[in-house]
Amino acid sequence: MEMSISSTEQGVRYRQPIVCVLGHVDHGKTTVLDAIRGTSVAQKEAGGITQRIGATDIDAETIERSARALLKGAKLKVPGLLFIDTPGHVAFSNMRARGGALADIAVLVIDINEGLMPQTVESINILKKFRTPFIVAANKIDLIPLFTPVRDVSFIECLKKQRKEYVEELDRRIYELVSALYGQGFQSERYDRITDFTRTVAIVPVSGKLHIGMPDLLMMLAGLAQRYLENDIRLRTDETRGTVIEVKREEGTGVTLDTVIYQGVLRAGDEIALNTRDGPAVTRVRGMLINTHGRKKGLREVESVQAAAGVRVLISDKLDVIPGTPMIVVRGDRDKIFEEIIKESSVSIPLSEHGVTVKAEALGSLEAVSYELGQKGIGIRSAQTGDVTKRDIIDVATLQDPMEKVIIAFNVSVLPEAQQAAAENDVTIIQGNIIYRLIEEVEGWLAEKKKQLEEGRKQSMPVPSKLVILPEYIFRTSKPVIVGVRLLSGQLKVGDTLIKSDGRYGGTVKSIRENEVSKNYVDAPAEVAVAIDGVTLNRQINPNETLYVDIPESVVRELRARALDPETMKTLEEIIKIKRKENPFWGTRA
Ligand SMILES: Nc1nc2c(ncn2[C@@H]2O[C@H](COP(=O)(O)OP(=O)(O)OP(=O)(O)O)[C@@H](O)[C@H]2O)c(=O)[nH]1
Repeated sequence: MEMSISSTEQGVRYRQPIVCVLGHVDHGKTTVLDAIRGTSVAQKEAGGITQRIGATDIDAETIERSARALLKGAKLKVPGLLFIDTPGHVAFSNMRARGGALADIAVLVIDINEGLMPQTVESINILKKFRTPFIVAANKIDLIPLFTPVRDVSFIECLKKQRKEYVEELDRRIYELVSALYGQGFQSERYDRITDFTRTVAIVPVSGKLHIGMPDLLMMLAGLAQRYLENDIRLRTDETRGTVIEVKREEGTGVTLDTVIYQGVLRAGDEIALNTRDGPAVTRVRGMLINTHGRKKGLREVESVQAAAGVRVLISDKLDVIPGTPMIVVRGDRDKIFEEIIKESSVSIPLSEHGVTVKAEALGSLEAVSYELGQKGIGIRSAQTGDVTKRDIIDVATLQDPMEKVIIAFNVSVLPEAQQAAAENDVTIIQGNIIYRLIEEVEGWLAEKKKQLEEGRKQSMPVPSKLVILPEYIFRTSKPVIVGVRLLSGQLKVGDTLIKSDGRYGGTVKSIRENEVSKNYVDAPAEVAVAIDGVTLNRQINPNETLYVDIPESVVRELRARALDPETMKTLEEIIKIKRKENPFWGTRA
């Protein structure tokens, strides 16, 4: 049986702290994670590293061996470190435990040559929200000019081999990082210069590529965890709890769950409670597999695992388990456990009456995307997990506001019938799996839509205009009147209502022709033929008469705010004067 041996000190036993690696794309999350494993693999003699499913276990002995010079003989209290295999802040926020994050501590990888980037900031926001302590791996220090090549060494060893100019440049970049992190609300410092670790975020300069600084990183993680996270990582056997990271449905085998057990012992045959798409449910552990490296490489069946561990659990029922759900071994009151599961599976996303619609693959990422939208001042009317369905589209299509006819789909598929419904109903789907790019796209879409709507409104809004009927161009005197007019100011549009200089009705513009071409509108100055409905020439209106385009009171303010040309502005004032003969307050209201 594969089990971690826990260290003991004054009777208190600890489990491995669970570590997650976060950072901006290409800053080296995977490389650093591999380097941590590689360092351990290279240094292990027998079984020091076990890659379990979903997580990699590095035992205390291995850490002590690799960081011997740094630890100066000190022994670790924690039995090792358990690294979650999926790096990134989205995975981090999708893996929950007890209402917080599954990871006890995090490594934030930052390319020292690039500094803070959008996903670095997103990661920091998420770490802040979960109050997860973290250290910074300032990666790619081998790319700093004048680097003297070394590899497989601690940062302290590496430093000894470097020239003064390199060390100065490294320090300069570290301080740039310190100042950028300060802007995010954190005090930080190169780890070997810190005196108070409770207030200062440790920066460990590393090169994932050349395996530099891994002993320092491991030592810092273990040291911080055992010193400041004592309560969280205390080994408890009264309860068994885990988090489901991935759900697989396989023909033949049934449903398997890749999980991380963070408390207690899980045994084959245990009754477990989980959250499913149909609500909380109970099933049994039919079998368990762990993934081992080294001599006995491969998947291996086990009878029990002890926290913290990654394990594949085969369950005895065909349940539609939600990824990210807590998993609790049922001992005692089942209802209480169900209640807890519901509570843990709920998310806090502030919704507003109006806004965009969000879909994401899991609760954590839904929350993360919603948070970032909120930061940009974008309201959310609905936020749910799952693929984009036809129902979602129909739901959005019925909304009045065109700015709300959009679905933001993070890490989910759009079902074919939904795609079709979206095209038919003019609903936009913005899809992606990188939060900040998705948000940028949403912002772009909203801005473009707003512009379009404004343009549309401007187009349909009447413009104060003045025209005169040309007596030499009378083509018809009624039904409709067809006359030549000279447009003196503004813009004449089909549909405009005309008024006379005494404010009385002067007809409605039915069509406009300029040089035999039909127009929807013309700008002044122009001479055009117009068909006017609703009046008869020589009765309500007359040759040589001056007419105005009528404007509703509600647009006066906006018209004034717009940069209208002086001639049109003058016409607006004339119209206001005409209106005030009837109503002295016309156009004074907002
Ligand atoms: N020179 C140098 N290159 C590095 C180092 N660490 C990572 N890289 C390179 O940087 C690139 C990105 O590294 P990854 O580990 O894939 O980065 P990541 O953050 O996991 O990227 P995603 O998984 O795509 O988000 C790769 O080409 C690496 O070889 C380093 O310490 N030094």
